[in-house]
Amino acid sequence: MTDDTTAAKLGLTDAELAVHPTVFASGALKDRVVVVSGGAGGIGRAIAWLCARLGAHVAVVGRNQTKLDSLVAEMADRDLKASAYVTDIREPDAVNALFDTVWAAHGRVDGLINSAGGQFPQAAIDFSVKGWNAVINTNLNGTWYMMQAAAQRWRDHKHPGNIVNIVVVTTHGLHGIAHTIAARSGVIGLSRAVAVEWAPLNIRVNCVAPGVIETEGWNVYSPAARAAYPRSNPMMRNGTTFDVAEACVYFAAPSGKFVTGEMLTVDGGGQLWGETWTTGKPAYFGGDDT
Ligand SMILES: CCCCCCCCC/C=C/C(=O)SCCNC(=O)CCNC(=O)[C@H](O)C(C)(C)COP(=O)(O)OP(=O)(O)OC[C@H]1O[C@@H](n2cnc3c(N)ncnc32)[C@H](O)[C@@H]1OP(=O)(O)O
Ligand SMILES: NC(=O)C1=CN([C@@H]2O[C@H](COP(=O)(O)OP(=O)(O)OC[C@H]3O[C@@H](n4cnc5c(N)ncnc54)[C@H](OP(=O)(O)O)[C@@H]3O)[C@@H](O)[C@H]2O)C=CC1
Repeated sequence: MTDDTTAAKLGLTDAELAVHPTVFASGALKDRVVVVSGGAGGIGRAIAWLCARLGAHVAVVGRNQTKLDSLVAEMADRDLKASAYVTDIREPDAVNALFDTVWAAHGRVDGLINSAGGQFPQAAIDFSVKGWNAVINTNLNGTWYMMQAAAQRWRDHKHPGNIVNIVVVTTHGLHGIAHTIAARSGVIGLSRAVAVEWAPLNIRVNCVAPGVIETEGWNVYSPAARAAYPRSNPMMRNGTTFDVAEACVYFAAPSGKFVTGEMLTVDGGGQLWGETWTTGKPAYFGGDDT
């Protein structure tokens, strides 16, 4: 963790993700095909590495070809299987084309982990229509397009599948991210609803809610806000992308085969104790608005 936005890279590096110890057995995802949206970002990247290390072929999805290609190359250097797919999850036609392409390439898809998402910190009262729509479109609509496209093909191929949606902890009145709380609450409700509707199709749907996990995505927050994040939970520290990756794999691997419609919060106990101020702590609450 650093106060300097120009300093070291935030989060775990590829070299660290390649060797980070895991509780999962090698081969736990052998020959599975897993689609990871936001797979070249911080959390998605850890998910991609872990799934590939456990034997999966990972279809890494994002908007930035260069970021995706460099991850795939890093993984190929270690004999791990991954391919890059440039797709904006907010474009339903592109999302459908993505799943058709992955099915055509591999003849199967076994899992979808939705890590693409994000928001910007701002007092809700000042949200512009465009800003609100950007966050809802990305986090609710985009996630839904991915879920539906995956499920339709599992239904059509009579193939089992499972979905893990990365969300945000919605149980707190977290300042400065009301748009994302709205979007993620939608994803959580949606996940619970389709966990029931899609059980006859042998599709499981679960959510993982990270607390403060240091990634490059944190660059939208001020250094002062970031410096306070370790105080958001009783463990008094930030979590790592690998913590979230292992939670996702718990659901995606056979370990999760009797679990659906569930939420796993990976926040160091932040729902029970701690404060998170993405836009600084207002004087009203005893802060100085930094
Ligand atoms: C209990 C404990 C738990 C603890 C829980 C702790 C939670 C806090 C920590 C959470 C951390 C994360 O999730 S971090 C990891 C996630 N990653 C990110 O958030 C990365 C940054 N976010 C994004 O990229 C977002 O996806 C998003 C902003 C929606 C990007 O969408 P777009 O690509 O469409 O973005 P843009 O074109 O740049 O912006 C679209 C419009 O959004 C608005 N907009 C964008 N940035 C803005 C800004 N800084 N301030 C105001 N408005 C802004 C403007 O209206 C923009 O239009 P114009 O006016 O025309 O420009
Ligand atoms: N880090 C944290 O503390 C927390 C994170 N989360 C959530 O976890 C998820 C992952 O976060 P994190 O890894 O930290 O964030 P990052 O910003 O590092 O990664 C998010 C990735 O999503 C991709 N993405 C964003 N929008 C789109 C889009 N429209 N289409 C396709 N890909 C897109 C981006 O790739 P590209 O730019 O190439 O499109 C980016 O690599 C997000 O939903 C985030 O909100 C939740 C709680 C806390």
